[in-house]
Amino acid sequence: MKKGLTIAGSDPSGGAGIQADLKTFLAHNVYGMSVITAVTAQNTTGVFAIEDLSEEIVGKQLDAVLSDIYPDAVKIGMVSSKELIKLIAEKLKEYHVSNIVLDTVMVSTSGHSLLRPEAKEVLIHELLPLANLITPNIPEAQEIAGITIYNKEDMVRAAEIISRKTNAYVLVKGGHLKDCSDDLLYKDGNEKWFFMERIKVENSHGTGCTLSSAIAANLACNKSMEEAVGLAKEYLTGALIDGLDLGRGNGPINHGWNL
Ligand SMILES: Nc1ncnc2c1ncn2[C@@H]1O[C@H](COP(=O)(O)OP(=O)(O)OP(=O)(O)O)[C@@H](O)[C@H]1O
Ligand SMILES: Cc1ncc(CO)c(N)n1
Repeated sequence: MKKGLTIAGSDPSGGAGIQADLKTFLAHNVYGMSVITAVTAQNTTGVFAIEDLSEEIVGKQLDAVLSDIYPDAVKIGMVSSKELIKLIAEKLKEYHVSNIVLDTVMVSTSGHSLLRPEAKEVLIHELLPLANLITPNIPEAQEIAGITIYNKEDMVRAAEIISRKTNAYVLVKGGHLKDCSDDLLYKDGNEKWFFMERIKVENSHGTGCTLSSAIAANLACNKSMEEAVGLAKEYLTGALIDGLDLGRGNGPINHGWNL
């Protein structure tokens, strides 16, 4: 069986973070493992508190997993402090981990900061270079590239700028542009667009987490990057269309729609 590891924060309401990633791995028949970086108190209406775990326990979690059950792919989500980012980068190098999908989580859908301002440069300099794929949404791509994105041409410009900072594929997600759910995969001057109909839904909490962990699961199963992204978009669209309706706010999608 293929194995996936998520290094991310916990969302007790189960729509995003570690919980979304583990459900997504299961839905892809990939054995799921998790290293928790932070515990959040959040639900469909917002984020109420965040507590980072210590470097010591995050390091020990990484050693425990990586020295025993070696993952075929790793997804990195919320890591809010520069100390934890540096530690994770060191461990990934120490254990020669490959197939790394970095979801550059910065701000929650409800507008809560999930990355400390002083940690942004460390994320860019320490983690970006280790990733095989990075998956910024529009606000994150703007932060990393240092430009404003108004349309799809700007998405291409941002991808070009970001790809100069890393050897990785860059997937700029268009979900934050008006009526857009097209994503751009970019590497070495090559553009590949993934077009998907915009689903009219009230509930889309955790789409970014779900997409990146689905891509990691597909990479673990030896899919090429293009195939992994295409299949993950189809899986995500199915989970949105399913129309799960939980909670009083922006509810979760159905990670298990295909089971
Ligand atoms: N209503 C929708 N219909 C179809 N696809 C969508 C919809 N909303 C988002 N997506 C897709 O979901 C993925 C994540 O998009 P988005 O840009 O919203 O990321 P994100 O901001 O990181 O997610 P999150 O809200 O979890 O933080 C992208 O592939 C995007 O195209
Ligand atoms: C733990 C966690 N990671 C990522 C996101 C972004 O969706 C979130 N809301 N919560």
